Amino acid sequence: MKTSIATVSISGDLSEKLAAIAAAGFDGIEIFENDFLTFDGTPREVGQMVRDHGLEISLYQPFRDFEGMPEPQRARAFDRAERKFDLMQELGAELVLVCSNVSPLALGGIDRAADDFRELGERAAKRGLRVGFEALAWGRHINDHRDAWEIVRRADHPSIGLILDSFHTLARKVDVDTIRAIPGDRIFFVQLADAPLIDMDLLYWSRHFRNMPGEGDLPVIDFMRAVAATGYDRVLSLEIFNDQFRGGSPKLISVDGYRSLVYLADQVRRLEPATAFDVPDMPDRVAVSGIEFVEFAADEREADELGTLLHTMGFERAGEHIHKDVALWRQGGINIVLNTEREGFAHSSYLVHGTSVCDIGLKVDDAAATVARARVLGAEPFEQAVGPGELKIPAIRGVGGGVMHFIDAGSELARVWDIEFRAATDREAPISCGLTRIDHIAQTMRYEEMLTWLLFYTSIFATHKTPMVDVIDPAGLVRSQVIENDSGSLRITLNGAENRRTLAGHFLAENFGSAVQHIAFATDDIFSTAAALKQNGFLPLVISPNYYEDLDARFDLDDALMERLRADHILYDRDEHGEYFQLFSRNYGEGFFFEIVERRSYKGYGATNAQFRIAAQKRHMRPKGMPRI
Ligand SMILES: O=C(O)c1ccc(O)c(O)c1
Ligand SMILES: [Mg+2]
Repeated sequence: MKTSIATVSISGDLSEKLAAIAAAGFDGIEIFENDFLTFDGTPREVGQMVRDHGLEISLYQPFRDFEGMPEPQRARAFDRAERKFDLMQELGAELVLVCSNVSPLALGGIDRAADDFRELGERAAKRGLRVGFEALAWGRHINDHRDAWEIVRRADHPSIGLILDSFHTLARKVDVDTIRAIPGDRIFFVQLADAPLIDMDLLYWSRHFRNMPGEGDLPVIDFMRAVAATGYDRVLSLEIFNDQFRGGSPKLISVDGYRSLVYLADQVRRLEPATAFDVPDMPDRVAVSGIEFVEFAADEREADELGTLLHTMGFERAGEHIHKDVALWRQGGINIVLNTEREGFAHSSYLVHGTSVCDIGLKVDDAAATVARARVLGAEPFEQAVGPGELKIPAIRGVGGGVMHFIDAGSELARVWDIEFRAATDREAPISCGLTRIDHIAQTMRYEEMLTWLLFYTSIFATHKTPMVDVIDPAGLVRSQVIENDSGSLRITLNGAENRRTLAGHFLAENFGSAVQHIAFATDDIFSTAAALKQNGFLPLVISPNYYEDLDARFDLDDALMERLRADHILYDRDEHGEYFQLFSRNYGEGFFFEIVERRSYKGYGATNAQFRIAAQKRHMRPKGMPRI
C-alpha cells in the first residue's frame, strides 16, 4: 500500500506543499492541474522537484468533460487529451484521472462512453500511460461509481480502469457493498475524503467542506472495507477540498492527513484481516480508565493563589515532591499537581503561557503500548531527564505543545505518588467538598485547529466524538465538540474560538496558544458540595436572576429546588437520560475556571447553559473601576 495526497489538499505554493507532504511521510502526490499551471517551472523541472523530495507523482488530475461528446467537441477532447499525455510524460506521471462529464453538451449512453474510453485507452497505451475514470457526484450522466464501472468494464481495455472517491460514493449514499464485486486490479486508484453531514448542494459540499477520514461523519471505514475486499493494494490517496486547510499550515495539515490514513488503514485491517494493505503494526486504540492527574506550571505567587482557590474547593495539600518544587493537591480521586520548578518542561511552558495546565496524566492499561501507538500515528514522544529516585513515565506531546503522561496499573507507575512524593502538612485541611473525580477537561483552541485535536484524541484513544454544538458568547460563536469514551472515564471538550473577543478567544490570546480553559470536578451531591464550599470561603460565579426565571419557565421545577439553585448559583439542565447540575468558580487569570457538576444519568455538558456562564464571567472580568456584581 502506498500513501498519497492531492496537492489541492493543503496550503502554499507547489514547493512548500511538497516539502510538507514529504516530511509527513507520504509516498506520493496527486498533482492537481492548477498547482502545476500556476507554478513557474517546466514540467520536467516539476517532475524532478517532486522526485527530489522522495515523492512520486501517483496521479495527474483532473481531465474534464471527455466522454460522450458530439463532434466537433469529441475530436477536440481527444486533442486535449494528447496534449495532457505529452505533459504527463514530461512530468513523469503515468496515471491520469478523467472525471465524469458535466457539460450540457454531453450525450448519454454507456456504450458511447465506453467507446470513447476504449479509444483513449489505445492512445494512452501507445505512450505507456493509463487512464482512470471517476464518477463525480454531480456528473451530467455519470454520477455513480456503478455506472463508471460499467463503462470501464465495457471499454475493456487494459489501460482504462476505475477511480473510486469515497466522497462521491458516500455523498450520494450509494451502497458501498457494490464495490466488493469489482475486480481489484480494475481499480486504478482510490481517493479518500470524509465530510461533516451538511445538507447542501453536492458540488459546493465537496469543494469546500471535505475533511480527513475520521474528521467528518461519512462512513469512510465501510467504504474502505469494501475496497479492501476487492484485493486492491495500490495507492490510498487523500483528496481534500477544504477552505480551512487551504489557508492552514501545510505542515500540520499534512501530518493530520498522514495520521488519518494510517488510522483508517489500521481500523480496516482489524475489521478485514484479509486486506492486502500493509499497515504499520501498532497496538489497538487505547482504553483510558481515568484521569490520573492534571499538572499546572506556575510561579510561586500564582501557585499560592491557585492553592488557595483549590483549598476553598476542599482540596488538601497532600504531598510534596522529594526533590522538586512540586506540590500535590488532592481530593477524592483527583490529583492536581502545581509545579513551580525553575527548570524543565513545566518551567518552559510557564515562560511561554504563564500559569496554565502543562501536563495531563491518563490511566491506561499499558503505558508503553500507548506511546507505541501514538508514535506510529505521528505523535512526538516526550522525554526529560529523570532525577534520582524518580520514575520514568511514558509520555508524548499533545497537539498544542502540552504533554500527556500515561500511568498503568501493571508497573510501579501506579505508585508514583508514594514513590516521588512525601506527605505535606503545612496547611490546615479544608472541609471536604465531596469532589470525587474529574468529570471533564475543556481545552480551548482556534476553531481551525479543532479537527487536528479531534483526530489526535480519537485515533490514539478508544473514544468517540459527539456532534458539534454552538456556544453563544456575546462577542461571537464558540464551537464545542466532545471526545469521550463509553464509560465516561475520559471526557474532553474541545472549544474552538473564532475571534479574540469571545471569552475563549481572549483566553487563547492571553495564554499564547491553546490550553486547558476549565476543569470540571464531579460530586455526588451538588447541594452538600455548595454548602461545604461556602464554609471554606469559596466564591461562586454569580448567575443572573433572569436565568432562573427562564429555567423555571422551561422546566417547571418545584419551588424548593428552584430556591436552592438560585441561592447557590447552580445551573440546571435535563436531557432524555437525566438531570445535570453545574456551578462555577470565578475566573482565575484571563479566563481559566473550575466547574463542579453532578450528573444524574445526564449525558451532555450543559451547552445551553454556557451562554449564561460566559455572560456572568464577562461581567466579573470588567476592567478595573467598573462595578462588579
Ligand atoms: O470538484 C471537482 O471538480 C473534482 C475534480 C476532481 C476530483 O477527483 C474530484 O473528486 C472532484
Ligand atoms: Mg476525486
